[in-house]
Amino acid sequence: MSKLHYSQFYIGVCTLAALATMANINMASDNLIIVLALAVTFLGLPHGALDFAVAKSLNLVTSVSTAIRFVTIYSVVAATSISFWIWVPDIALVLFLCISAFHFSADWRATMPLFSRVGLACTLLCGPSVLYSATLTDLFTALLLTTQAANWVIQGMQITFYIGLCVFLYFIIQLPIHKKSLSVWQYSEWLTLLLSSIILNPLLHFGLYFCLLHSPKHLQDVGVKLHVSVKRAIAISLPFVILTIVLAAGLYELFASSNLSADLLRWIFIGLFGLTMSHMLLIHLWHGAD
Ligand SMILES: CC1=C(/C=C/C(C)=C/C=C/C(C)=C/C=O)C(C)(C)CCC1
Ligand SMILES: [Fe+2]
Repeated sequence: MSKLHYSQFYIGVCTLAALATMANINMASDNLIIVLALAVTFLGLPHGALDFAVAKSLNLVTSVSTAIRFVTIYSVVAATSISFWIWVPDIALVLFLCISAFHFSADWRATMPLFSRVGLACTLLCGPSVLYSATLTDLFTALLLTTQAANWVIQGMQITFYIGLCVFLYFIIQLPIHKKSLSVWQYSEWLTLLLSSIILNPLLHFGLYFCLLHSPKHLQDVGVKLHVSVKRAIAISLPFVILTIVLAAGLYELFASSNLSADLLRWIFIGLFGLTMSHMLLIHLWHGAD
């Protein structure tokens, strides 16, 4: 599948999800969290699990000792980040949103200048705050923030959404002036992202973007640069995915509370925060070395 096919598939699934939402066919939020956990594990994690291969291509891993050093640094950064979230969840969430906007913006690094694509990434991350602020308050308090801190973050997200949207629209308006033409699919993908961020339940919106667009496009990118097929890329990442599941299951046994969906939600996002801090840094280095 090419990147275009991923975009088309993403647009198709989002359209169906939007139709279901408008027809009031909604999944119970507990079930949605379980589906999100499975999707993030099997579709989202593989893109981070290729980081070892990326590190090799950057010559950060050249021998057994450098491999051990890489895995150790990666794990220490993850553990430190998770502890940081538990210590100051509000600051950690704001940091996570800012770094993620920068990281997700790289999805369009071939088509857009930095400023505009960060604008688009801010819109897609902050869109849920426009119509789903009450849902976000629930999610953020489940992620250990106080209600007051959650509301502050949500207000910040609302402002960021409008600023990001203006920056992105300015880029779109400039396109004909610079006589640049992009495919109708590219425009459709952006419109879908915008609408999905506003209309769909925040977890559904994030899950669809992360699992059907960001992760597959990254797998494809790494595959092309490192000369491995997407199938092989998935095979390479499988041991890391299994290791993560085993670790998460072990930690779950230790720390489980009686509320499965709140636990899962914490594991998905606080876990993602831990894992993606190293991932985002490494991918930034990799794109810089391009
Ligand atoms: C917590 C949370 C959100 C933010 C998630 C982020 C910021 C995820 C970043 C993932 C990354 C960077 C993966 C890397 O490949 C949403 C969706 C706004 C709303 C629901 C709760
Ligand atoms: Fe990523």
